[in-house]
Amino acid sequence: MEVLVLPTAADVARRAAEVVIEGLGAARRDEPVLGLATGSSPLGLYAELAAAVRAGRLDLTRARGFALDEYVGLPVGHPQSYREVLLREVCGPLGLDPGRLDVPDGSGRDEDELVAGAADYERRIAAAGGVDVQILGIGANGHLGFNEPGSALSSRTRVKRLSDRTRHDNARFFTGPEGVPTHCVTQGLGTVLAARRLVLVASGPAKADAVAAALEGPLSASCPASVLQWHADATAVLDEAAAARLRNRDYYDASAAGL
Ligand SMILES: N[C@@H]1[C@@H](O)[C@H](O)[C@@H](COP(=O)(O)O)O[C@@H]1O
Repeated sequence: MEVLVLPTAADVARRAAEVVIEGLGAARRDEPVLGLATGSSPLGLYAELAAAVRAGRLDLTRARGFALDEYVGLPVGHPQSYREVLLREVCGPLGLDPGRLDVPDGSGRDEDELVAGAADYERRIAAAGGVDVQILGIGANGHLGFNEPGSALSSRTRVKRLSDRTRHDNARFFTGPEGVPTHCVTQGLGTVLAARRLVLVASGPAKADAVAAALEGPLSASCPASVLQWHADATAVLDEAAAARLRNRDYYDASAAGL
């Protein structure tokens, strides 16, 4: 695991964009696959990737995108559905063909349809050759995607209930906590671990405890983001505030300085 600590959130966005571009290049695939997180954490990173596209340093016209998660039950076209967020924040600015964006299907009418949709999502990721670079944020409770504390470490895409904490945290995107859907379809932690490279971005003091638990605490379902420790090619890009509770900071800085 590589831990890069930078002064500000803007620095995090710039550096993480370089890690993503490098990872997509290293994949050497005609149709590279980018795993897409939502939430506010990766927005700066997406803006940096869009700048790289405009500068001709990145071409995503043949890339595919797979979202981490989606709410259950939002009407088609709801501005806070993750499909709409990714169409807005990623497809347009980064030149990713909307026809090549895949999002878990949260529109199933009953549990059977949702379960079938989740299994189909796993098949679609596999058919695309797997995810080359997975962008990740982290919830204040350590959730990854919508894998809440208690999620099985080897879980695959499935229907889950959102925790009250997450619904409260995401209330700012809706008309209060009651407006946030109660359920989601999320890639599992095992699905995330199958990506070839993981890039986690976090900034701000509200993430400091979750970041410390994820990177330096025990590998545990109680902190789903701790699965990063199990992955052979994971990079965490943090600002000073998000890194404030890390104990091995000296080692990370020395390692980042290179040979
Ligand atoms: N499902 C998403 C996650 O993928 C995201 O990483 C996390 C943190 O969100 P934010 O970046 O807005 O703090 O919670 C959201 O609910």
